[in-house]
Amino acid sequence: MAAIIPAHRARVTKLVRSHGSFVVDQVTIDRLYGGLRGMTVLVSEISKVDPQYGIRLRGYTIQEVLDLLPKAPGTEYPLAGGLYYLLLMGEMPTLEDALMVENEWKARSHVPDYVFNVLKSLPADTHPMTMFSQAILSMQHESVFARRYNEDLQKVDYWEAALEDSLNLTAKLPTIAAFIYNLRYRDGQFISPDPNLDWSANFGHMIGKGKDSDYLELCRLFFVLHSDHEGANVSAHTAHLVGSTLSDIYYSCSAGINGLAGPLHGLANQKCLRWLLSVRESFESFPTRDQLEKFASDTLNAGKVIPGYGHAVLRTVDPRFTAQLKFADKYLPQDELFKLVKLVYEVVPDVLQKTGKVKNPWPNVDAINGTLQYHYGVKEFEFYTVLFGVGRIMGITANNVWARALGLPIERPVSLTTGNLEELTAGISSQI
Ligand SMILES: CC(=O)SCCNC(=O)CCNC(=O)[C@H](O)C(C)(C)COP(=O)(O)OP(=O)(O)OC[C@H]1O[C@@H](n2cnc3c(N)ncnc32)[C@H](O)[C@@H]1OP(=O)(O)O
Ligand SMILES: O=C([O-])CC(=O)C(=O)O
Repeated sequence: MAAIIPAHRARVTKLVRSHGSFVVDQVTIDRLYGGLRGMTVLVSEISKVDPQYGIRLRGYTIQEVLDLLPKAPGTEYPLAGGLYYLLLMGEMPTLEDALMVENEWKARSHVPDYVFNVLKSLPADTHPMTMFSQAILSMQHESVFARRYNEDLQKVDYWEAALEDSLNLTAKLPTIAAFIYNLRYRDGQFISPDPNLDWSANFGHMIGKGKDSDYLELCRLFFVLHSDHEGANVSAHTAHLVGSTLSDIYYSCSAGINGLAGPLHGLANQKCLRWLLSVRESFESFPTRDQLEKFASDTLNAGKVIPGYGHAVLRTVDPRFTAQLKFADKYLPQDELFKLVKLVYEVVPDVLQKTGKVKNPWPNVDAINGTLQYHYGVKEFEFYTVLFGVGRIMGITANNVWARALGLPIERPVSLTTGNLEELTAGISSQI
């Protein structure tokens, strides 16, 4: 990174000097009250969501990422270490590059005991996302960035300390996630990481599924797919905002995970599986199209959303959904819940379209996540968003390192009151 950062800084400086007053977007009253949705307000070097094609990680589509990233010998899905290299460096890694990151993670993977003690001290029915966020936050005093900032850290070197923190934190995520799973659902059994397994597969191994090679492949797919979704989704943006105050990676990631825990964001995968099971439980046998259509309409009429459908940016089927659909077509084509996912995919977009208000009636990644986990015996819905979070922290931390490398300032826009807006628009003829 030290070799590529200076040239990138020069690009940004030139862009800002030459075109600093170029208007990228306009703030309207609609958008102020509409959650700023659709407004371009942030920069991220790592990825971009195209409404029609979906996410591109460093310019690569999901299919290209899956095809081109290096794999461990004898496996089908990529090494997460390769993905992290791609996110940080912006270029497709070799197998050696990917293994370099994997080895770096192995060397840094030890989780201090006090983290486990913090988790054990929480009420037994604490939501796994709360546990995950607390575990990350509890490690804040390990921050290299925070310590060096209080010593002699210069702005030009912020990124190096942020990278140290990022590698330290990401290295520990599979162990922390597995510990939470085992504490909540497997009587606290502890399985040490297997030094011969890669980062993603080690999670599967540590929750007792090390012999299920198909599940280990799913882990590899899952974490890569969930890593990043441009800089403005709630989890990434929250982490960026917090990081912009020079709060370190631990504070930033814990905050981002709190945003991911909402049902309109990452928690939708938990909600989606609950919804699918309630469909299944409502009928004696597999539902017909008509029955499903009615069930979906009833959900909408009850004032609820259909989880796993719709998106703030995407206007097409989420390619992360498609990638998992392909996985399931290969590994679990006969699974009844998966067949239901497919039927929902055929039926629900029309139902949503008929409302006349849903901008994107297509499935997002959450429409299938839980079904795959459920198939392999990870049946505890509340845990699913932790898995999402493990992946997402790769993107959040890569963004943070680059934000520090580019010296991005504190994010602090300006807010107005409704009264201020009424004053601003007084005397202008109404659009109604
Ligand atoms: C990884 C992720 O975070 S992907 C998203 C995961 N979340 C979900 O799957 C939850 C279900 N989906 C939703 O709630 C929404 O589609 C969101 C939050 C993802 C996007 O929200 P928005 O940008 O507001 O979507 P949109 O502009 O299409 O919303 C217009 C209307 O359609 C409704 N709508 C959108 N999607 C759905 C849905 N799946 N089911 C029912 N209604 C929906 C909205 O609630 C809104 O209704 P309102 O005007 O009465 O408030
Ligand atoms: O982009 C978004 O707003 C939500 C999403 O799909 C993600 O963060 O993965």
